[in-house]
Amino acid sequence: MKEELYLEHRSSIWSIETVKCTSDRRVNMAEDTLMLNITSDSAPYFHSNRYQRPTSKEKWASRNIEKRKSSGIQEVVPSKRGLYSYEKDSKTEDKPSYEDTGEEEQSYQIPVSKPVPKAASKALSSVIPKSDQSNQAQPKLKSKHVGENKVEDRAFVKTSSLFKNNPDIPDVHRPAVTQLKEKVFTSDSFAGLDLHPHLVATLTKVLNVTSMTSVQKETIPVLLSGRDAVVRSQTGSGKTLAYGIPLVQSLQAVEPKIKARDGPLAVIVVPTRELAQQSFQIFQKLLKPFTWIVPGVLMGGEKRKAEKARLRKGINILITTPGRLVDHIKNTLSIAFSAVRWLILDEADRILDLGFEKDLTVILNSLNATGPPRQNVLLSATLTDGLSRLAGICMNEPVSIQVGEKAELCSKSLPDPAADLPDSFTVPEKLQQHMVLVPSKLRLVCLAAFLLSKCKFEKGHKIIVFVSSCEAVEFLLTLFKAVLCGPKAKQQPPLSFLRLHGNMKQEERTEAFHDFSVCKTGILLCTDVAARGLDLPQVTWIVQFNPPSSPAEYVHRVGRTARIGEKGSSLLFLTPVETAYTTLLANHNISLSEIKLETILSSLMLDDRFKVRGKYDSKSSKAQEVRERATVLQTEFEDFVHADDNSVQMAKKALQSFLRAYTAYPSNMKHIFHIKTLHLGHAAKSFGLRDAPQGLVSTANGSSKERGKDKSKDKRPPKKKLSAKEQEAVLMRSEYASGMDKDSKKKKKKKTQAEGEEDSVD
Ligand SMILES: Nc1ncnc2c1ncn2[C@@H]1O[C@H](COP(=O)(O)OP(=O)(O)OP(=O)(O)O)[C@@H](O)[C@H]1O
Repeated sequence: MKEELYLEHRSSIWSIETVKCTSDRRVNMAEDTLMLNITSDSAPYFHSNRYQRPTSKEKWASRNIEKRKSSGIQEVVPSKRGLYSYEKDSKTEDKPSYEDTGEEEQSYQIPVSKPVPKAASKALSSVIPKSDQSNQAQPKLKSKHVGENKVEDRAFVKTSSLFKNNPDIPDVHRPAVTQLKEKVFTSDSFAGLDLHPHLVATLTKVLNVTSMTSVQKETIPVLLSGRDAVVRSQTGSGKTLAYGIPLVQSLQAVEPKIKARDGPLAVIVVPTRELAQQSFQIFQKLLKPFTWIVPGVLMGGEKRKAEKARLRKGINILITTPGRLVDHIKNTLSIAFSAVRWLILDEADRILDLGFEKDLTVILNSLNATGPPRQNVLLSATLTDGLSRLAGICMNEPVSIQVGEKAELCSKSLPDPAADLPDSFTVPEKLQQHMVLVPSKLRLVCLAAFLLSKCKFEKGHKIIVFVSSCEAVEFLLTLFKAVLCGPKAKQQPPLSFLRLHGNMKQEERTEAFHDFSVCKTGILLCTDVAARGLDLPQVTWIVQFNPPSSPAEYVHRVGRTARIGEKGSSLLFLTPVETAYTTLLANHNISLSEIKLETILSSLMLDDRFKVRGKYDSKSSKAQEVRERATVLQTEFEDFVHADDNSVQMAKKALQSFLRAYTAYPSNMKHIFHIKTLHLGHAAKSFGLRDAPQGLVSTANGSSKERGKDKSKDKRPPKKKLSAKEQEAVLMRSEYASGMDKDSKKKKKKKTQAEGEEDSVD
């Protein structure tokens, strides 16, 4: 009886004729998409002479085999070149291999490693006699770790083509843009201001600053005079000290001296926990000579009980995230605002936007109910006129400080450079902004090639990569660590990855923030939690793997580099259909230069891990080799993802969250980012998935038949359909969440006696 061993890998089946089984039996081992079958001709399935009902996966596998047979796809290939070899069936040569994706199989064959999952390997060795296992014709079973296989070991297999069926990459028209410039430093020193000498000494000795930046020169005197202010200046221009110095100067002069039990005299609201920690540390330094003034921080993720205790002892400068402050307003009796004379909203446009609207209302109502007249300050690099007007609700004739000015007209086509001032943003002068147009399928390899080129083949790079969801951060971290930092990547320097997103435990977030702050080189994969205000030293590149939901967020993300007059670069990933995003940015005076996809991919030529066997002499075949290396890398990603169920699930989750984020772009961006323009199969590939998983679109945009079915069963009242803006707000809120919402829910469910007692004491 002829026995065959099938290794089925979704669209492909490798057959090994020479392997003999010891008995007439079929052992079927399935690992999600990969199935290892040892079959006899005899059906049904027998094991130890007992009939066993086929599992659904077995059924699926045999159905697939039948389907392929009937469609004429050659399954059993006596290999001449290698065991994982494919021969083209002349009849099926041009048939797409991926029904879901509409992919075509590659027209050329390239050697790639084909690891088999451990479990499959184990099952195989248990059923193949030792003598047969040593057979030359047997496939080499490899561990899950990709990159371990030598180039020579790579057998020839066909993979779906990365470079076929992609949309054309259009020529980018660079719209005429008037570049705004802002001088960072002035020649004026802090000593020239009427500040306490100990404060000036602290600035010089502890904070190492002597001359003022432009925003400090303009803002400090206004705030010292007691006026409200709305301050806009570019990222990394020293806005924290612009409000921090006059605040400390004014509080240290209060007579009689401030006491801790006076409670908060200043409330500083910031959108993220990391920014709260960072600002707190700056105030700790500024207050060194003024030990009687107590700074304190309240933020999500921290123990509420400990915060309550600190509030009871007394905090004079209170730095807080909105959600956590609202929670204390509602639950902590010892919080009192009767002495508050400063309210500062840092990253004010973020605090004022939809995501924090409710929280801010609670905070303002609480502050307005009591206390002396208050000085209010709003700051951001992207405050627009509209938001300043909104801010008028709580401000008293604020002085508007806009540091940026029209300096250089880059295009003669704009007759009136001042016409669009209100919504134009200034980015740091030494920031080099780039974009790359990448078809969906190639996004993953393009990102990997870019990171390898910077961190492996150049020195001293510190890179932040922004992605649209926590799940995608987790996925990329796992994938890159395994594939780019696996055993084969021993060569120096090693790539080091960190992550930061809203679903991490607070201790992990704090650790990641600290580690990335102090490291000399490394890659931080993160969501927008790291977009605002963070002052991470010596970041050389900002990569935006997913475009942000507004030009303002773009400005804040790129603003994590090129700070305080330093150099820096940024790279924005766009798919060809998203090219119009450049026009949107140009409307806000932001201009990007293009880096060609081929240029980024060609860095793979430096990495022999992705080498293929062919010989390449001419220029055109160099391009071919680049493509082949990119395909090898993509295959390694896919192999890793499909090697076990966990990683498949992780990739699916990441894809799903990406789709959800895609549907949440605001309505004024729908002409650029619309879920209908996404090719699901191609998007799946950018998460290392070989096919588009079923049902994802329905989950992402909530408009499938399944939903209709569910409705009839589901007796709950229908959920209110969210507008795009509201969806965005929900996303944003979850990213910036203080952590209190969860805590509050938990608390309601299971309130401990201790907590209850403490609440009543407060
Ligand atoms: N006068 C100064 N001289 C030298 N360095 C300064 C001066 N003022 C601030 N800095 C430094 O500049 C860096 C950026 O400052 P800061 O974080 O306050 O910028 P920012 O304008 O608030 O940025 P963002 O808009 O991104 O929040 C910090 O490292 C800070 O220590």
